[in-house]
Amino acid sequence: GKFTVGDYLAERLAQVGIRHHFVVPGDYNLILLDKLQAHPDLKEVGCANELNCSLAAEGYARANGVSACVVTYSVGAISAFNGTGSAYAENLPLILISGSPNTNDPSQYHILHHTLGHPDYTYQYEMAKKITCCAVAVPRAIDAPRLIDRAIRAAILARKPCYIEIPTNLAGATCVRPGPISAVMDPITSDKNALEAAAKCAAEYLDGKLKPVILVGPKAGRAGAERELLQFAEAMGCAVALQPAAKGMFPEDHKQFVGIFWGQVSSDAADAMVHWADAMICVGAVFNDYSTVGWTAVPNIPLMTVDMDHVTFPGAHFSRVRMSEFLSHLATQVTFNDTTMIEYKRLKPDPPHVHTAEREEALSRKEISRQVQEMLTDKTSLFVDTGDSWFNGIQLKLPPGAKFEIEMQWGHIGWSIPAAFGYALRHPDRHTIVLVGDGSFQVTAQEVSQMVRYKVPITILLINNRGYTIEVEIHDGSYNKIKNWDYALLVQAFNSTDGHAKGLLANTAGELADAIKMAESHKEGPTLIECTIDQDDCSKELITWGHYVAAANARPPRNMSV
Ligand SMILES: Cc1ncc(Cn2nnc(CCOP(=O)(O)OP(=O)(O)O)c2C)c(N)n1
Ligand SMILES: [Mg+2]
Repeated sequence: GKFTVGDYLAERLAQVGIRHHFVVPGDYNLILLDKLQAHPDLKEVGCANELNCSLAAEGYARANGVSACVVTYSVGAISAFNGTGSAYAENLPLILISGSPNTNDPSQYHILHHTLGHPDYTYQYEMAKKITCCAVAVPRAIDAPRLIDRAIRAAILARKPCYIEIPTNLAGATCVRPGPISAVMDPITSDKNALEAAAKCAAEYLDGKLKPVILVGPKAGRAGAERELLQFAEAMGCAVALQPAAKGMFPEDHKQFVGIFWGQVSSDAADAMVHWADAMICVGAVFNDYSTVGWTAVPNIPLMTVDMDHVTFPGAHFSRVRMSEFLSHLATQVTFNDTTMIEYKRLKPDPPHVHTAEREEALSRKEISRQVQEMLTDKTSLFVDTGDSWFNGIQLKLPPGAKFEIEMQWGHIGWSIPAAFGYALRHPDRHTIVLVGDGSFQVTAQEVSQMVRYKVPITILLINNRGYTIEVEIHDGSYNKIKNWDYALLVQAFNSTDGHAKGLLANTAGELADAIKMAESHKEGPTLIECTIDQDDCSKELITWGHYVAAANARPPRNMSV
């Protein structure tokens, strides 16, 4: 049959490497969904709602590099804006696609369902511009190739989400076939002169320094520069510290790894090494209020900063220098320097004694962490949701090959359930494990039913401490209490007649150990283990961190009267 706008979009999504697209149907996108479904390389994945749909696409982009979320106009898209915001904040190319009203309606001033009730339908496109790096609304079939290519290319280059709006009567309209995909995907390589000038500047910055430290941030992974980072670090021979959101982007068993730098809640010797350094090379680092513990942990020496497409020094800036190309170029220029590793051996704290609870002991946060630590293998992908799960997860030691996913910039409670679902569809070869609090779980619990439907064997450790403990530590109030659910029983409800989820309850150390064993052998669907702990049983790191974040929130307004 004829080649249409929907076929054009389907072909482009497949050509950039998408194999699953996440959808919630609505009458503005049904023709488009038919076209996407017709593409042999695309598998349609239904989600329970558009918030979860967009968060599943966010998680898929972590595994696949790029993802697509397809929703209906306004009632769908506005919920999907939340996961799109996460993709923006987390530097992930999520392609948000929304159906929209028939092109004849605006000029007829029609009032349409799902809209705000007035005939100006441009509000969604205007809103989308604010949370994406490129937003396009296709006005005619003839414009589709140019606009679809522009949006997808922008997203891939910027590692940010884009927005594509397709009217319901254009998805099936005739369209030309796409040209070579290299026009959409090929990266913008470094400017040679800028790269060499930046390398020269790096040599000057490092000249005479005795105590360099590399600080890795989350954008190092998003820029796809992990291999080149390792090359550069090994050429430098110096200490490597990771920001919490970068955990998993440098091997923790590496002799140069000195821990997670997170101010007073750092791990290992990271805090001491960062304060001892006389030169710091930040690679993809993000200094926000959470990663700097309420601005109490900001490095106070002149920095060399390597970002996704530019490099800065005290007194110099170089545009169009790609992180991966710059790091691999530097690796050929620098000489080995092991002073920092000698210092690290001096500063390295003794490993803490880890108590193994008796089987009948009531479950504690520490015992959960100890047992989760034992679960981790080279095949593990560990998701940690907003809450004390962040702190428990950050303190775990990742074995070689293990992956770690956290959403520290956007910090949407419940993100981990749909995101782990999306991720696991792309990585059936990995063991996806989720650490999530009871409060977070309540936000997106429906997506466990999609894990049942698609038979995705994710292990969910739900830490039930009866409420919003991370919020309690920042600032307590009645609003931090929640209605308790029977989480293990809820998951049974998702099975109905054809599901295979397991819902287990662990009140003691022994019950948790048994539940983990069952989870590890359960492959036909998810296993949710409800771990009950005392509501005051939280990490000391959370209490310290919460105190400083609360203090930062409480800074008085500058005196505006003068
Ligand atoms: C969408 C969204 N809404 C509200 C918040 C604020 N918030 N941050 N953490 C929480 C509570 C998390 O509670 P849990 O998941 O039970 O975690 P724990 O700290 O382990 O108890 C809230 C309510 C948030 N981070 N994201
Ligand atoms: Mg909780």
